[in-house]
Amino acid sequence: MDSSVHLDNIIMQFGDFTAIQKTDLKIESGEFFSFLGPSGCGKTTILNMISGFLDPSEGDIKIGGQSMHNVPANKRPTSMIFQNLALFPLMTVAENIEFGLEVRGVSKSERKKASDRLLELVALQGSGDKKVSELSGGQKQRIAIARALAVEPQVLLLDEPLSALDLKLRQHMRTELKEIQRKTGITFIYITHDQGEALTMSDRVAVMSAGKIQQVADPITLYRDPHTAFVASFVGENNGVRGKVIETNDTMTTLDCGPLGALKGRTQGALQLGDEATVFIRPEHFRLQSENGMHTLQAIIEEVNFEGAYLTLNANTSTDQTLSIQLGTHQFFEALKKGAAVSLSYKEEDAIVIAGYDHV
Ligand SMILES: Nc1ncnc2c1ncn2[C@@H]1O[C@H](COP(=O)(O)OP(=O)(O)OP(=O)(O)O)[C@@H](O)[C@H]1O
Repeated sequence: MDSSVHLDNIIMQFGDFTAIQKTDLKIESGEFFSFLGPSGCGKTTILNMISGFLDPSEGDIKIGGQSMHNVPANKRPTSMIFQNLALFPLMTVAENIEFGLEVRGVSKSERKKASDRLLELVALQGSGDKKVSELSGGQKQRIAIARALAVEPQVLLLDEPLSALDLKLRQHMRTELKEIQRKTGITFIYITHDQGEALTMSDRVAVMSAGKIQQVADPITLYRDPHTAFVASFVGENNGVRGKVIETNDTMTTLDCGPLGALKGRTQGALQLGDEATVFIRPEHFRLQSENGMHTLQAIIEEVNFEGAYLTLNANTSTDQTLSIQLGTHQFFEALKKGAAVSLSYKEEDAIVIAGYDHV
């Protein structure tokens, strides 16, 4: 079955305010797709247009190739899981799961079959008679998933469904959600401001800022090859050093970074001599020993944190920029402490140069 979702040149305006700029995006059938971005960037607005709670001001939503224009929310092949789960607290687990089927007039025996099957899917078999109030946070989460799947949607929409859980449970539920998606094979569209969630679960992620999709890619590409300064800063930790382009070709670009010297990295997009740009260096790409072909920055250590498998350092440059550095614990030595001067090196092919100073 085709359960692809096409945002076909949609725009969403609230009065004069454009919440979603023109967007054309196809989410494939059976894909785990996430929209990732800070609060207010338009994630919920997109989900609401797909589910039918909002009509786009322009363009069309197509599900399985069919236009959703004039198709009300309750007639769309979608199901939504909300942040607060919205379970019915006084009903049993089975009654919650079967609710949508009961509304559709499905017989009691068929409903029971469905809820038994779904309870097994979410690893809560035998819990049908429990009250929702007797469940833990993670169990409630799984019941909300079972309830949303009961109506056999082609597309499951998830609005930050893990945000109310504590960190450990959240991490555990990531694996479970991914597993449920794999077993059911339906399209999952997930919105979150938590990059860890988006990167661990998704086949592809759309990174959004101020109503605009900045980049759509698989998690590894987003991390290694961000296309914009926003994506470089928002996805994973990064150090951005500003400068002006003094040398550039298709592969490598050098920036004059003032007192920090000339810093080089891979070229991203079109850059011209004299352009303002930023060289991004990930914390894990810094080394304390310089090897051939490595660039070096001088800095003074401000803070050293031992994190078990690795060390994190904050170090201040002569331009008063704080750099964040991650080193393997084997690189630790006694002199590595607050106030010490260090030479930080990186391989130029590990750094990336992107036009602009935005969001740095
Ligand atoms: N009904 C509305 N009328 C006017 N403006 C709205 C309406 N709904 C959303 N907005 C605005 O559109 C923008 C996007 O909102 P949206 O809720 O989609 O963001 P979000 O990325 O989901 O944020 P959060 O992560 O905080 O939920 C915001 O600036 C918001 O104020």
